[in-house]
Amino acid sequence: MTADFRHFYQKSWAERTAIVAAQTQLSPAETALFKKYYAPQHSEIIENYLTDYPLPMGLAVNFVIDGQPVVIPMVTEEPSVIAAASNGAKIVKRAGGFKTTLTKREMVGQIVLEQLTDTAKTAAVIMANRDDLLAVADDAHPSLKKRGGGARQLRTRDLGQGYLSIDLFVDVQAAMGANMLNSMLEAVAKSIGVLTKTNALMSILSNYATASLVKATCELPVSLLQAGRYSGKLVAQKIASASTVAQLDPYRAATHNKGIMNGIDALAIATGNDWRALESGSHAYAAKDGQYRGMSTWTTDGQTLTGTIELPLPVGVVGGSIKINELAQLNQRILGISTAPELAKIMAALGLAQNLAALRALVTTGIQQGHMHLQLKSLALAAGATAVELPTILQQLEQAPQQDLATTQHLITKLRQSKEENDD
Ligand SMILES: CC(C)(COP(=O)([O-])OP(=O)([O-])OC[C@H]1O[C@@H](n2cnc3c(N)ncnc32)[C@H](O)[C@@H]1OP(=O)([O-])[O-])[C@@H](O)C(=O)NCCC(=O)NCCSC(=O)C[C@@](C)(O)CC(=O)[O-]
Ligand SMILES: NC(=O)C1=CN([C@@H]2O[C@H](COP(=O)(O)OP(=O)(O)OC[C@H]3O[C@@H](n4cnc5c(N)ncnc54)[C@H](OP(=O)(O)O)[C@@H]3O)[C@@H](O)[C@H]2O)C=CC1
Repeated sequence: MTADFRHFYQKSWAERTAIVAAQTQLSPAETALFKKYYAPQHSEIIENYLTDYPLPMGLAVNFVIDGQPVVIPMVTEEPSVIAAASNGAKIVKRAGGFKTTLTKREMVGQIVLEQLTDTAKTAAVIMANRDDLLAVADDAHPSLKKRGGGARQLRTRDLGQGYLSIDLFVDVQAAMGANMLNSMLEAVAKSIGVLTKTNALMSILSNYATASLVKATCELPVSLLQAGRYSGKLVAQKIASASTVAQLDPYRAATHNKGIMNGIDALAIATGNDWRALESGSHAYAAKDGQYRGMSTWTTDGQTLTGTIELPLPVGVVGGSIKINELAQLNQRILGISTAPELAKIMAALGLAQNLAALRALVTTGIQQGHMHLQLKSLALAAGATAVELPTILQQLEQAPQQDLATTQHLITKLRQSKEENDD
């Protein structure tokens, strides 16, 4: 590629797509994809916009959360995720549903000072001016205070080696609050600079949102877990063992948690939330005691299986791109929510449902039976099956000794040959 991409961002959409097509030698059919998914208003949301990248949106059903029936829109490219969420929720619904709690919803941000010779003295100066600094924070985004939110708390943490973190806690109301908080932090950093005669190394929110914790729990009679030849009691014991392994072993914890984030990310995307922020915060919280562990726990006394999940979920129902995304708005209506705590609670319950379904499958039939059954559709489409061919190919794939791309392509070729022979 030889193109000069300087000032690429200043080109029109037509110029930009033409440059990319020429430089990467795209065919007319490939180039047409830019137009096919083009949404002009999106060129104002990100930089160097080319086109939209569609992802499927579906609905998880069967949820009862704090006594209320809920359906959950999810955006995901992975087969079996929505089926699993609905499956987990259906089991929990029979036991009365999920219960959730959220005690506080504040965002935390940090101002980091460096090269301090007397960290304790600097911290003392800052804390002596705490109220003034909180007022500076509020003045940097006054609309937040008018809405009932605003700066709540300031603390200092000595990070060692001459570094000091000044943590600002802010009630960000209905937003995720990253941009609002960052403006407040930069204003407070200037005042701290004057007070302490230091220059802040940086001022930025922390995604380790420990003041936005949400908890979801469920309690199931073990009889609800019976699966094929496995008694409910045995399944409950095995799920509890799987939970223990995820507490002991980071290799397993990462996969356990990936299953939980299958649901949380899908709902975050469907509601216009920042899923990278939720990912980083949730994984950091999973390592809060120094070892990376499963985000949920399951225990049994032989009669009941109890599941618990606690996560930092600093979501918003306004802010970012939410108000300009029609589908994010629609999905709030489908969820029946209007506040950030409501969304965070549903998200936590979804993560726990997702986890229950995955663990129950893993410790009984294995994941492939249910998951691969649904994954086969993607495999057949990737191998080139048409909508008309799909049902036959799926039926043949179910019986095939190997369920891979080569086998699928072979089946499609055979199907087409036999159709040609019949047509002749
Ligand atoms: C796949 C199922 C649900 C089949 O499970 P099944 O036993 O065949 O389901 P069922 O026929 O008993 O149906 C129960 C409910 O599940 C839902 N359901 C059932 N089938 C469908 C479907 N086709 N489409 C939509 N919803 C479906 C549906 O709500 C249904 O209720 P109904 O509507 O009949 O009253 C089950 O095997 C399962 O839950 N497996 C777990 C799959 C999973 O976790 N997938 C995520 C991808 S794998 C991964 O990324 C994470 C992982 C697994 O590695 C995490 C970890 O290791 O912990
Ligand atoms: N590390 C990270 O996670 C970072 C994330 N980001 C990004 O920041 C964005 C989120 O920042 P955020 O500050 O939430 O979004 P915005 O910058 O969009 O600010 C929130 C907006 O919502 C408006 N608003 C309307 N009603 C309310 C209400 N009831 N409560 C609160 N605000 C209300 C505010 O209005 P008004 O102006 O009147 O107050 C403000 O304009 C995301 O896009 C995220 O990806 C950015 C930097 C870092």
